[in-house]
Amino acid sequence: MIGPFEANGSAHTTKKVSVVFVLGGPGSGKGTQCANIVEHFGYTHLSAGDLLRAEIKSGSENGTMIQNMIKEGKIVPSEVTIKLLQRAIEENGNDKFLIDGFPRNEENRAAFEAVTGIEPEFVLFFDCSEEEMERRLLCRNQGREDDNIETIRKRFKVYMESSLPVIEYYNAKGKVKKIDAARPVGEVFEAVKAVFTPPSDKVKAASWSFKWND
Ligand SMILES: Nc1ncnc2c1ncn2[C@@H]1O[C@H](COP(=O)(O)OP(=O)(O)O)[C@@H](O)[C@H]1O
Ligand SMILES: Nc1ccn([C@@H]2O[C@H](COP(=O)(O)OP(=O)(O)O)[C@@H](O)[C@H]2O)c(=O)n1
Repeated sequence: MIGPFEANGSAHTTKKVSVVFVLGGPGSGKGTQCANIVEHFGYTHLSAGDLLRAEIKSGSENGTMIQNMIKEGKIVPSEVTIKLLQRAIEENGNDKFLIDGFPRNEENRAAFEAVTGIEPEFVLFFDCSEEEMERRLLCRNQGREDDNIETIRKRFKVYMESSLPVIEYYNAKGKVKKIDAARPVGEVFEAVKAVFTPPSDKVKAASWSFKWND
């Protein structure tokens, strides 16, 4: 559903946007698959974590607070993250967004809905075991301060306690598309593609392959 969208807390804009939330544990492959979705389906990828890390680098007054929260695997107050997401949506000409790593707790979810009026079209949920996610994070090699075993364990705890309930909330509304994310990247993307391909195109693809084999 597309809702009215408040740009900066004072003025409403009429920008109509379609949003997909991309959720899953740390290291489940959200960023990797978002890059594929952007390439194939024309969405703009907004990673809440990337926006927060850019805010630290920009020398913003919130930088030190954000950096400390990320180091501890804690969730930054919604007000800060939502402002960054709003600005990114406003500044972008596209009307289709993948919002990756957000909402990460009930506060994120409720505040985003209240401030923007945006309801996600659906929630793409990457389901992966902790063991596999830990392996991936320890090999990620992006020089992230939070990809060390101590912070990883804290992030897993926050994910279980605060983020899973948000996924359950959307699941109860029939909005969750769950993907088995423990498989190799290409196989995961095949499952993702099926979610984004409109049913009419799936019929076309099936009849083409039928003719081809005829
Ligand atoms: N399906 C997969 N199988 C193996 N490794 C993966 C897979 N998907 C992503 N990775 C790797 O795991 C790490 C974490 O992936 P990433 O997309 O950054 O996860 P997230 O955004 O959910 O934290 C990266 O190094 C990435 O290259
Ligand atoms: N909505 C969000 C998203 C990320 N974050 C912070 O950013 C960190 C990294 O998030 P991320 O989405 O980039 O990475 P992963 O933990 O998914 O690998 C989180 O552990 C939080 O500290 C947040 O506070 N609020």
